[in-house]
Amino acid sequence: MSSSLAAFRIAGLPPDFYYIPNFISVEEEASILQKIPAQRWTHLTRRRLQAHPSTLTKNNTLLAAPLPAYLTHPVFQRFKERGVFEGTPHRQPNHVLINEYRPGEGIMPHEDGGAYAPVVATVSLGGAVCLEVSSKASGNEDDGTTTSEPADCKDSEGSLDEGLTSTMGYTIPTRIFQEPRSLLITTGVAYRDLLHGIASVEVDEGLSAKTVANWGLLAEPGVIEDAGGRNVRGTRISLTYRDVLKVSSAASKVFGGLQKR
Ligand SMILES: O=C(O)CCC(=O)C(=O)O
Ligand SMILES: [Fe+2]
Repeated sequence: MSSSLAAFRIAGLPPDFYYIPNFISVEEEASILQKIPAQRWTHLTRRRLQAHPSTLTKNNTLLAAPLPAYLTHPVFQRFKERGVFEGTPHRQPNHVLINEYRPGEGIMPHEDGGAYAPVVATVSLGGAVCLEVSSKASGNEDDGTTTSEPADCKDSEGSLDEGLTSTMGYTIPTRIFQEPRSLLITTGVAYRDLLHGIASVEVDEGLSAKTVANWGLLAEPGVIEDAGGRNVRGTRISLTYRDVLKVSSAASKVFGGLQKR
């Protein structure tokens, strides 16, 4: 990850989350929102989504196809400037999931898994939302905040598994507040060993410098303070950019098929 990202690292969380406020402008946000195709949604119980250029095959392969221009411009250039995908096999995203959450909707705690290079870049549009971050090792039950011990306080014979070890010294579970037009990058240990989810609530509550890990990076913490630590959800659309590891060229399939005849 490039050094221009260092200033945006969310300190106090396992490596690495980066939060960049105002990654896109109000005009760019409006333009993207207006171009999301209305007929492409798949409806789930608690949200709806669409995959571009398409859903992965059963063995997690992407059928190579270009992404629509509104998803690549202007964000690809900005990813490049910041080196977001410089360490992934294709050096840029080849897949985008668009998720829409209305007030009261969310997504269960989960990990994104091994079909992708371990870098996800999430652009938030419309409403703000809290991402709940929890550790795989401690489960995802929200039984209050627990702080695991710093690694250097443990003796090296400790029988803790890798997941626990890598989250030591960090306050987890915690929350990342995602403002509209922001970018959140999840990579490394954070990608591998943590779970993320969005609570199905109409209001995020109790938001403060103490409970929100990226408070110091927010564009407008005053908005939350003025609202008494509450975020009344509006409709939020997220674009999650990823580099799918296995890509199959449609053309080679067609020609391979023809050659067999
Ligand atoms: O909407 C988000 O910010 C999270 C979406 C997500 O976790 C996913 O698509 O895997
Ligand atoms: Fe996810």
